[in-house]
Order: sequence, then structure tokens, then C-alpha cells
Amino acid sequence: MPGTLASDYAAWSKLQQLYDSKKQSLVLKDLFAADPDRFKKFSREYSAPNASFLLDFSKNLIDEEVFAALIQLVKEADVEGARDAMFRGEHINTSEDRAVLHIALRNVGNTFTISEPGVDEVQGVLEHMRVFSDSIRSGEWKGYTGKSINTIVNIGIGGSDLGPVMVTEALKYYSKRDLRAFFVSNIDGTHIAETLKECDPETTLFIIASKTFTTQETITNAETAKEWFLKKAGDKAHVAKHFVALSTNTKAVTAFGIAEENMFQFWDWVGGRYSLWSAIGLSIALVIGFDNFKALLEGAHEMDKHFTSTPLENNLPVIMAALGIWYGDFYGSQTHVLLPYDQYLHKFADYFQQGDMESNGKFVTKAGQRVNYQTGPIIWGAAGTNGQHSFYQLLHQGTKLIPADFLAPANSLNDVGGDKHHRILLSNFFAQPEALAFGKNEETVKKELGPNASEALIKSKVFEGNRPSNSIMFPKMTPSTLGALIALYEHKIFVQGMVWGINSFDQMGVELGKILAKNILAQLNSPEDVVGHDSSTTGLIHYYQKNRA
Ligand SMILES: O=P(O)(O)OC[C@H]1O[C@H](O)[C@H](O)[C@@H](O)[C@@H]1O
Repeated sequence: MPGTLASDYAAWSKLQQLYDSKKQSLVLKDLFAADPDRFKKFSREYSAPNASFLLDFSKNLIDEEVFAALIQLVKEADVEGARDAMFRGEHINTSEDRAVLHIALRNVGNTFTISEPGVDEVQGVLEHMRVFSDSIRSGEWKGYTGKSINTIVNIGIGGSDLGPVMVTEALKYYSKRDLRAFFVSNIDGTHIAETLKECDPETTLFIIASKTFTTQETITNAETAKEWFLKKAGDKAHVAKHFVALSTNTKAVTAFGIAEENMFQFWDWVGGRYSLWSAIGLSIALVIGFDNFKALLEGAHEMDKHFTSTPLENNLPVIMAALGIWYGDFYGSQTHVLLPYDQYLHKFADYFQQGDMESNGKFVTKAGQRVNYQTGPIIWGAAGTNGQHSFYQLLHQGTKLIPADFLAPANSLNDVGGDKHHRILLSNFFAQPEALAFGKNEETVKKELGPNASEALIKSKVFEGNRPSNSIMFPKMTPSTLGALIALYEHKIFVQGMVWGINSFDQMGVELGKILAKNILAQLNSPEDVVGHDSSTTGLIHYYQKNRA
């Protein structure tokens, strides 16, 4: 509710009181020992026609009373009201006066009734994507010399890059192997230069992905790609065979030289970090095929149905969001780590860095009040088991409380040596949350080391335990399972944002740096032009000017 700080809710005070009174007794070892039904109580199975998974949240620092208070907080914040408003198409992105309707892009069978300009055009764009991706994949679409396309280059950044990168990696198993896909995002010329070295202009398709079509990085990279292409192809008319655009900005797209029929439209109610379901997903459809892309949308849609129709205490995004609030706002944890034990999900954490941090990294409520509590966590992570050999030391024995989500498929898509690899992988997936939760006490260490061990050595081998985690397990990685998992996290972010009273759908915090960079760009030529900065910034620019070749 605008004007309400989360800390004003009665449930918030109740949670503070529970934290103060129970902190010492919320010890996982004891909680599990005291209740043989703990797993049953604090786990839920999600089962949709096309995807299923288990969420085990029993290894969290909660009991039934805390859980009830967390759910009560979500209720009191009227997250359900906000959710229904979002699904109706109300302009819940108030600062930009926009609807938030990524759910309309995957509204299979029109489950939700949404009246917002553009929503009735979704099917048409999907059909355009189907026809186009089919013709590229079949080889029917020819380049300017009559050859088929065998390489695609998606040029985009932020939401116009991270979603396609994450999903094409996650669903690589389903990809067309003779169609190579590259993703260029960084303004650093190295990114486009190294990519172009891999490309043949006769067989390459450039996909210029930008909601606004004004993003400096994307437009600069796209121009460089066009120049490179025309150097070989000569005639500007050939651009039509090798460049398409994904955007909301028809005017800028045509000004760039891409014909309207080669443009895949979307709408201002699709947030950048929620756009992989839109035309921004064209590279996904090209890589995995349109039917698989559709299955991804369907998987997400089923999760939308779960989110809108399941009571809060069984509602998976709500549960995950509430637990995150418990740690961030009461335990004082600053970060949240995503640990998929699935190599295919190696970009999952990168993707949700934008998804979560750009959504909920805000200190002002919708009504303009400064919050007096923590909002969005720092999201990070890596695919298991790699992380175990780098940063898990800190997870297990560091001084910080880092709530973790472990994710894994019960079955690998790759049969390597029977299921030898997968069994080893999963044994780690099961072991790590167990080690985090239950640790290893001094007594056990002493027993292991024998009577001659020094006190220091004993202490260094103690694991305090009581470090919380969720575990998510699904049968295997499929497009619809991935869709459901992404939507699960999207809605988790939504629930948290609504409880905190912030606008999860604008990104004002990215603007200042862009403006300053523009100003500095105009001053880079000579030292005399460098004005209006502090001595540090001036010193840095002068150093660059002295040292450039
Ligand atoms: O798709 P574009 O308009 O090029 O935007 C690309 C990205 O840049 C912006 O600065 C925003 O911070 C992101 O939310 C967005 O995804």
C-alpha cells in the first residue's frame, strides 16, 4: 500500500519480537530432532501439467509460529491485492505510469483477462517469431549471396541480453547444433571485434535487441556490425536479409535502416528484466526452436496460475519471498546465493542479479518515504560443484549469514558413464545443505583428531552449522520446467517488493552514471576540456589523456 512502510505492519513487529525471543532457540539441529514431521511441514511439491518440482524449505531458521507470522506479513501488505492489480494490467509501475504485464506474454489460453493496448498483439508477434525462426532453422531464409544462415549474433545489453544468454545456455541440450549463437553486450570493442572474427557476413544474422533502441552500447555495437557487414556486402539493400530488430521503438529501428517487416514488436509494459518472454526471446526461439520456446512460456504460465490461485501458505513464490525477508530484515543478512547443481544453469545467478537487484535495489517507497529496513539482497552464485572449490569456505565457516538456494535435476540430460557423474553431483547437492545446516561440533572434531590435537586445530575444524537453505529439485531440465523456475523467482521478487512498499519495476538508479558518462565523453579530447569534476575524477581522466597512445 503506498504510504505504508513494511515496518509499520503489525506482523513486522511480531516478527521482530519472535526474532528477539527465539533467535537462540531456532537451531536447526534441535528443530529437526524435536519434530520428525519437519520436512513434511516445510516442503511443498509443485505439480503442473508440464513441470514439477519439490521445494524443501525445512532447513530454514523458522518454526510454525515464525512461518505463520511471515505469511501474515505478506497478507497484511496486501500482496494479493497488488498481484491481482498486476494481472489485471493496472499501472502498478507508478513512477513510469506503466502496466507490468510480462505475464500477458505467456497468457496461454487467455487465462487472465487483461485490457491494455498491445496485449491483443502478442499472438501476432509470436506467430511472426514462429515463421521467422522456422525459416532460419530450416535454411529457407537466404542471405544476400543465397546461402542459409548458420550464425546468429544477438546484440543487446541488460534485459535484452541476460535472459536470452541464460535460457539458451540452460536449454542448450535442445539446441540446433549447426546454428551458432553469439551474444554481444559490452561497449568494450573487444566484445564485438572478437565475435565478428567468428562470423561470415554471408551467413550471419544480427539481431538488434533493445526495448528503447537508444541504449548507447547496443546502438554502437549494432552500427559497428552494420559497417562490418556493408564493407563486405556493399549494397545497403542486403541489410534486410541480415539484420532484424526487437524493440518497442519503430521510429528508431527504421532510422537505423531496418525495415518494419524485420522488426519484432513489444510494448512498454514489458520490463527489460522481464522481457525474455517477448520478442527479446527471438534468439531463444532460433536456438531451441519455436515449440520449445512456447513450452518455456507455458511452464511460466502454469506458475502464474499457481501464484494467483494458491493460498499464501502453500504459494511457492510467497514462501521464498517471506523467507528472504526473514533473513534480510531480521537476521541482517546482506546477500542471497543461488547454487544450481546443473551446469546448464551456470548463468542463472547472473540473470537474477539483474532480475532481483534492479527490481528491488531501492531505498525509497512508492510514496517517496525512505525505508528504515533492508530491501533487495545482493544476488550472486555459481554452478555446483565449482563453487565448493572456491567460495563455500566462507559459506560454511565465514562470519556472515548467507541464505542459499540449491537447485538440481534428479536426472541428467547427458548420460556420461552411466549416471556416475550425476550421482556424484547429486551427492554434493544433498551434502552441502546438510553440512550448512548441521555443521560439526567440537566434540566430534576432538574425537576425530585424537588426544594430541591442539586447541587451535580443533577450533579450525568446527562447523557451527545453522546456516539456512532452500533446496529445489526437479525431474529434469526441460523448457517448461525452466519457465516455471524463472517465473517462480520473478514472483518472489514481486512479493518482496510489494512487502517493502517499493516500485520493483523502474530502474532510476541506472540513470545518473549514464548522464555523467555522456558529459565526460565530450571532455575526453583534451585536458582543458575536463571541467566540473572532483579532483579524483579529474586526476583519473588526466592520467588517461597522458597515457593514451
Ligand atoms: O533493451 P534496452 O532498452 O536496450 O535496455 C537495456 C537495459 O538497459 C537499461 O539501462 C536498464 O537498466 C535495463 O533494465 C535494460 O534491460
